[in-house]
Amino acid sequence: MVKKYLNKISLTDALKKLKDRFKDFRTESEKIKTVDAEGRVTVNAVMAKRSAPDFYAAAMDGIAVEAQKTAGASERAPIQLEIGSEAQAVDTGDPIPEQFNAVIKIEEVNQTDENHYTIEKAVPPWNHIRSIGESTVKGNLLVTASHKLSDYDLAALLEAGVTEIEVYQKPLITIIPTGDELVNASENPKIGELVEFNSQMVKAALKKWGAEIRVTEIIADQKELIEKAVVESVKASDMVIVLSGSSAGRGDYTIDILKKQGKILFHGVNIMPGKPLIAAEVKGIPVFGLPGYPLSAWLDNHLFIRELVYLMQAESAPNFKQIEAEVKRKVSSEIGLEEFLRVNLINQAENKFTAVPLKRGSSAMESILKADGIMRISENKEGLHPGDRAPVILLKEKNRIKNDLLLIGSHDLSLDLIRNEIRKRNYNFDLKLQTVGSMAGLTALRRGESHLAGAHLLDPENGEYNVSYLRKFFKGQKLLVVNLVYREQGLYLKKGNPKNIANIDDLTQNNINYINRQRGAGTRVLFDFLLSQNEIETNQISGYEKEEYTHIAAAAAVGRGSADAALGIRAAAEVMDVDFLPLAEEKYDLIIKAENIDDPRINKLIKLISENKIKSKIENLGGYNCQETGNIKKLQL
Ligand SMILES: Nc1nc2c(c(=O)[nH]1)N[C@H]1C(S)=C(S)[C@@H](COP(=O)(O)OP(=O)(O)OC[C@H]3O[C@@H](n4cnc5c(N)ncnc54)[C@H](O)[C@@H]3O)O[C@H]1N2
Ligand code: MOO
Repeated sequence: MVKKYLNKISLTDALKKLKDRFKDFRTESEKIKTVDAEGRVTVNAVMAKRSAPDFYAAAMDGIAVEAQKTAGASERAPIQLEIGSEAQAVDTGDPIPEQFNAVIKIEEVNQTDENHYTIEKAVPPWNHIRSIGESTVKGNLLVTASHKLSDYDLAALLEAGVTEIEVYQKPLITIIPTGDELVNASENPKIGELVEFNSQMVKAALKKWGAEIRVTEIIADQKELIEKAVVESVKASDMVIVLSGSSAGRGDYTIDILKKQGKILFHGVNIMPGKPLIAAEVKGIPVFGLPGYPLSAWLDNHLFIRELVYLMQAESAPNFKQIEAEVKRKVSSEIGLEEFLRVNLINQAENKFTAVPLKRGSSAMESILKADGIMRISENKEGLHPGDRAPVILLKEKNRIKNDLLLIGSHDLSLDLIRNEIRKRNYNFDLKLQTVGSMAGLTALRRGESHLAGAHLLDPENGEYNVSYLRKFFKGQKLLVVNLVYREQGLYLKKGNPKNIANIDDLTQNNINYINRQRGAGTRVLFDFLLSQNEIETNQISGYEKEEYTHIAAAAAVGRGSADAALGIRAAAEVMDVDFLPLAEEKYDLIIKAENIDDPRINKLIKLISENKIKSKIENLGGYNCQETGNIKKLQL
């Protein structure tokens, strides 16, 4: 029988349960100085203690006069006023002497002699005078109860004589990281150990939402220890979050502890990632068990805990900034689970966006670093088809996303360098990179999912790069092919080359394990070409079926010993500190649709890579030749 440990409910039901149970939850109140109260929530209505201004004040720099004495003044019949008895200089904010009732701006006044001003225009009574209580009137309501104080609220309160104010205490949330495998981020993890970082990610977000945070030390996977930490934390907090142990593993005690100590509101939500979330009530406060995978924890924190943190401060959480975007490929999704998929966005036309999915997986942190948003695929859909639209929660400003360029294609380290340079120079766009391999890059460009592709595909027939593939992919279209680099390809070998690999033939020896690149990667095409040149069959290569997705990952596999050799670019060998045996030089091009030739961002990019300074920076990475970098070839296919 299948063991069922979750009793999943929908996102809507889960949120409703939480809100219904905790909507009246308030923290204790405290009195604090108004000057420290920005962002805090008032307990009571606050009235003005005094009027402001509480005297008649000049609203302009000029002279105070009696309005009646200015009657009839004009250019042709100016009126002279005696300084002292009939007029007196005042500056903005000055009290108006009792005998006067109007102010004339200095620009409209001439001083005829030491004792007289001349005016050429009459003014009505109260001209440019701020009346008593113009800004605020004693006894008036300034802010209501349950109001979050903003910068101008503080100003109005201080002006009205309110220097102290009663507010709710910030919710105090205790985070308890658990797990035998976890070590503090300042330590160097040994094999089997992982760095604990979820607590800091969750803490940073909670702080932003107005809470005060305490993080306990890492608690080992022992029921008694976790239980003790939970019981102690519940006594001293407004909310407790236990990190990980939310699923069904041997060390997952959170659910048993919370069942024993309180009441479970739900365990399991129909969402992915973030499915095994636990929400409970213990001694009147909310206690959560967040999943251990970082992206699951991140999403649950944003979808559920955020709502409650705002609610505890008598506010509703602001709506997510969301847009609709179209997909141009099939995107699978499990029916019965609402999926939250990290995506890049590209702007097609005014307010029309295309979403391009990034790598899935709840532990792939880099995919959220690269993402522009999170696409929601509803639980009653089995996925999306090309042309379908779905909502996307934005992680960045829409206007910034609109400006960005998206490059999808093969991985090259010079692209990171160029991207960084673009940011440093504060160009008004970012060059976003999705590294998926040359072939997948061309497919994405053809579908209209990217602005540029990056490819290094060798045609084994004629030794030429990219052109024959472009002919197949883009029949009848016009393209620009811009050379990025020529780069050395060779074998990554363990430091010191312990297995004495000297050429490609040596890879067929029994004791050698190779690791390949994914299908469609230019490096794999090159490897196949080198094998056929040397009359080697793929089944002679042990490990030919094993795949890595980037040069860095391939070099890392050799570095840590899970393979003896892999093909890739020299620069990655230097980064991962492995030996490198050069085998070939290949050409890496950027491919752009000709209709984008006048796009100012594309022009800036091409200009940038054509700079000698940038070329030498790229060459310094090692294994690069920038002789043709920036050269443009126009193709009519
Ligand atoms: N048999 C099943 N196993 C799992 C299921 C399932 O349905 N059946 N669900 C999977 C899903 S989905 C998720 S999400 C995870 C949730 O796991 P736990 O909450 O029990 O967390 P752990 O197993 O302890 O950890 C998972 C992973 O995350 C790392 N981790 C944990 N805490 C932290 C932290 N504070 N900072 C950084 N990283 C952390 C931990 O080392 C693990 O690698 O369960 C699946 N399993
Ligand atoms: O649902 Mo888990 O939360 O995929 O990562």
